[in-house]
Amino acid sequence: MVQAIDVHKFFDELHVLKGINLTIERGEVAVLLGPSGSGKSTLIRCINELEQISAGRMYVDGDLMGLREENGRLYRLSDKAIAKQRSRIGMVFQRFNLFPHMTALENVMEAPRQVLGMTKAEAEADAREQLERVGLSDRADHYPSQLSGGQQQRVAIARALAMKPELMLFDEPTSALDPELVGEVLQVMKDLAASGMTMIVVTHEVGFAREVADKVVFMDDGVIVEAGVPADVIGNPQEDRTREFFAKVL
Ligand SMILES: Nc1ncnc2c1ncn2[C@@H]1O[C@H](COP(=O)(O)OP(=O)(O)OP(=O)(O)O)[C@@H](O)[C@H]1O
Repeated sequence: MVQAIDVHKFFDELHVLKGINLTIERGEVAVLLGPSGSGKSTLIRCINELEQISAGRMYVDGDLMGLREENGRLYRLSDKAIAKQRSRIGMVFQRFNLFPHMTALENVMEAPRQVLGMTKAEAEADAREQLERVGLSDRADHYPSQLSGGQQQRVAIARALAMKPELMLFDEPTSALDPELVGEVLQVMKDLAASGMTMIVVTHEVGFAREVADKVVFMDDGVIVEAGVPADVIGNPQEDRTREFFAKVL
């Protein structure tokens, strides 16, 4: 589903991703862990083209992201073609950014109506299904200000699912939540993982990684130090940097 080949990212002089090679299979759940500033968010933002990579190749479901290769040369795709590539990838951010003047239902309906061209009736029926999936059927008519942070994040997940993504990316989805609301969002993510969705999750929730991840990817200073099943990477790290990190957080 995702293949990064020698991906580099610079912000001006700052070399943030330093040759990332990563493969995520369809249906796999990958959790990216690592110290603050190691490049985890930047990597997932590069997967869905929120950031343009500086060198290397990023493929999603076999598509070269953002670029077209012709006669050995690379050309940037049009904004429209990039938007189409991005529409297959759902993204959930730390801050949910729901439209405050729209109900939960309307928030979930908006993109399918605008981008997928669904009729109002189709979009509404589907949005109700997505809200049910995240356990919020009874909050469909509530505005974001009437919902807890955990509920707002679950609406944001429903909103992403309404676009029928093949891949879901989560960038610290529980970091902005009060501790007592973290569990309900992680539960929705666990259910989604169990349904077979391909997911890449940046989080500091090591317990979630242990329980749900097929693959844990430990990053430090712009490189992948170690990747593998949780029992290896978290339970029996081979590299000093990985060992030191988990000794601190566990
Ligand atoms: N748009 C940007 N412009 C300039 N520098 C950036 C930009 N985005 C990220 N960076 C820098 O890139 C580095 C990696 O940041 P990134 O957010 O990817 O790390 P992270 O591992 O996700 O950290 P955290 O856990 O704190 O979110 C940091 O030094 C950050 O300041």
